[in-house]
Amino acid sequence: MTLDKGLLIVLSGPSGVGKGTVRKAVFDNPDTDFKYSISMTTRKKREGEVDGVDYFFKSHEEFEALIEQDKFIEYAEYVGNYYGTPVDFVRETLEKGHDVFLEIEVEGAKQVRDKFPEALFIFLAPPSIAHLKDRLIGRGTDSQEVINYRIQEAKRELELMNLYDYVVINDSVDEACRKIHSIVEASHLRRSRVERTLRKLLLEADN
Ligand SMILES: Nc1nc2c(ncn2[C@@H]2O[C@H](COP(=O)(O)OP(=O)(O)O)[C@@H](O)[C@H]2O)c(=O)[nH]1
Ligand SMILES: Nc1ncnc2c1ncn2[C@@H]1O[C@H](COP(=O)(O)OP(=O)(O)O)[C@@H](O)[C@H]1O
Repeated sequence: MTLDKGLLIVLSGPSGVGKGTVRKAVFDNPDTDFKYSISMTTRKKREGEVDGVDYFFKSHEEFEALIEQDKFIEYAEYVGNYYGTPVDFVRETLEKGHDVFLEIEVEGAKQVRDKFPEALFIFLAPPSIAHLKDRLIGRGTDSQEVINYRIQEAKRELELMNLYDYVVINDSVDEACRKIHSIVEASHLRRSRVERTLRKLLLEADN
């Protein structure tokens, strides 16, 4: 029985689709009661970022030592840096009955599926490739060459969409947040219906 445990929610999708933006909006909503799992990364801290709030910033050596100690649910190399989800926080928080939210790229999400098949997988998709291109250009963090590379990669990443439980189109950020909240609510309802039915049938089988 898992009802007393929290739900693991995984938001993923191609680079530039708006995962970070949507995640921030989800957590800006005071009604959100999921716990955000702060990732570890070897990338340099950007201006305004705070260690332990945006990420736990680690050196390459520290990160590799943590990999050796099996301290990640998943980790991936992304644009030359490591990113990973710390296992202890996620397990402890789920055990306490809280929902945990991960915002990670697609390779990492694949690894989570193997370890937490019962997790809820939400794929954030762009309204169109033209939107994706515009967002990558608009973000202003990548050269034209890197943007072209990311668009090529996005095709491969989009093909993974059918492995997810739900697809949310990131047209408006507010609408995407609302959809994520309703998906989580529906998943809780489904989970409690399944568990109640199972409990009833098992009790009957024992008598
Ligand atoms: N696999 C994995 N990906 C992560 C994790 N944390 C963040 N990411 C992803 O890493 C990518 C780069 O993140 P970041 O460096 O913050 O840059 P930006 O989101 O592209 O501005 C994004 O696609 C994040 O979703 C993690 O713990 N594991
Ligand atoms: N729904 C949206 N409409 C318009 N622009 C968006 C939307 N969502 C995100 N963006 C913009 O797209 C760019 C990429 O978003 P970001 O959150 O960095 O993507 P990701 O984390 O998936 O790489 C940012 O400049 C962001 O402001």
